[in-house]
Amino acid sequence: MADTRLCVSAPGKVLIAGGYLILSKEYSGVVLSTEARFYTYIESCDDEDIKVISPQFGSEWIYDSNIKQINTEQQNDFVQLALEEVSKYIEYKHDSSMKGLRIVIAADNDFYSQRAYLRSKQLDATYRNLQAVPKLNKDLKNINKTGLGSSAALITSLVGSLLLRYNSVSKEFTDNDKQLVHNLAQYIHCRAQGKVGSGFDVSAAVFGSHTYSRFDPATINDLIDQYTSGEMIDSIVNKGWDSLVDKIALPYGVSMHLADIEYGSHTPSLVKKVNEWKSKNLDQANELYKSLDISNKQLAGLLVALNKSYETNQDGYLHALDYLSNLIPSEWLKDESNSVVNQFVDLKLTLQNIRATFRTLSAKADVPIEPIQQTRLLEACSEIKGVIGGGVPGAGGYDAIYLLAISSTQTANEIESKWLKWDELSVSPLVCGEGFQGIKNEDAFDISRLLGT
Ligand SMILES: Nc1ncnc2c1ncn2[C@@H]1O[C@H](COP(=O)(O)OP(=O)(O)O)[C@@H](O)[C@H]1O
Ligand SMILES: C[C@@](O)(CCOP(=O)(O)OP(=O)(O)O)CC(=O)O
Repeated sequence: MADTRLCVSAPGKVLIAGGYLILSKEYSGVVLSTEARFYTYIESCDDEDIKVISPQFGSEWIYDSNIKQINTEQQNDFVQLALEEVSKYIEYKHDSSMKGLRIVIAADNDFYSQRAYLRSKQLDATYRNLQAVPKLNKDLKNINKTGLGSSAALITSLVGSLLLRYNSVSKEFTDNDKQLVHNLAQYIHCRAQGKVGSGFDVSAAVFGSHTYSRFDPATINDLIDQYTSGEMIDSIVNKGWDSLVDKIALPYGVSMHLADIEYGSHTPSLVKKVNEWKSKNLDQANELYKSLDISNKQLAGLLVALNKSYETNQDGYLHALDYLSNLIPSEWLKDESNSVVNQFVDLKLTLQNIRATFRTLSAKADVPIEPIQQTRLLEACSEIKGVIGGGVPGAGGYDAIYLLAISSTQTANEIESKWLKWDELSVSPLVCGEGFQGIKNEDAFDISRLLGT
């Protein structure tokens, strides 16, 4: 095998619609991938060990060629499991043993809160200061996650890079290659988490932004807590995974803004409480889920329709952007003479409907999905010209909000200033927006320079 270095990256996720619903196959959700990405860089090393280095965790995990850890002071179950399962697969499939590798894993800064780092430099968490933080910042003061799905992006980039290294996939990452990475990464991620979730995070890390409906949990349910041989792993990845992925992208001239809120929520507890309520109030819950599903599907349909309008009616589209960017959402009115304005108005109304139904679910299940503090923040953001709407991503709670807005420096500045001045919760922006692309091959030389390897 040629001794080439390589680097594969995979993006983070923001589930803008479909939280809770996508746990069932009958519903779908809209997940946007982020510009923020995880990178796995691989080069050969002189001995047979596999050294995995995480500059951001300040850790090095060393494994022998049987993937037994040599330096056992600190473990990383996610990394170890990925190495174990991929190595069995490679051995079975390609008759090669995985060894003699130096692997560096690094994440774009937005995956971890940079507030403590900036504070230590007596700087506020402004957009400009955040942008000036060195890329792949190693000098983190603590690893507070921002909710972009670090473990899914990590496992996807690690699995993708190992499969590329052993020629199981090509560096173009064709559709078939992506499906293989997806199946293997999804299985490993579920195994590492000890549960079979909806899998939208791994799916976004592989395929980029899309509407998602989940795979049948029975595909892997019985296998995630028993020993699996290379042959079994091969049969898992070749099973008919039935998740549905329809590529989607934010329309031209629309940006996603993400806020990191210094106040956590624990997704599994929220999910547990919602599911408990649902099981005791099945009819009511189904009715609510169905009405939420209609709005979620409308959102997906409007994103597709707006993309189409930009292609077919560019003048009308640009005029609509220009007109709406100077008005706050409550001033947006339908315009018989411009159908694109109407599509944007529908987008605003749909985002409002999704939030309203989430608030009803919050109240009925007594779970803080869109807590009152988030409602107040989101309402205040709707006073900004050019903002279309937003909500609480994923399972909701206190830890994040997203906004969709017409792309303009003025709107971005006003959003930032509103967030930084917000007293009730400590809110700061993330730097990344939507990054349409899923897994991809990177220029290994550029990344190795950034990593100082
Ligand atoms: N930069 C990194 N290097 C190595 N491992 C990482 C890195 N970032 C995240 N991880 C792994 O992912 C785990 C976090 O997973 P999890 O708690 O499921 O978070 P998330 O919700 O972000 O996916 C960490 O405990 C660690 O094992
Ligand atoms: C409730 C959910 O449907 C969505 C949760 O989305 P989040 O983005 O909130 O997830 P975490 O990254 O785990 O915090 C559960 C699921 O689909 O697995």
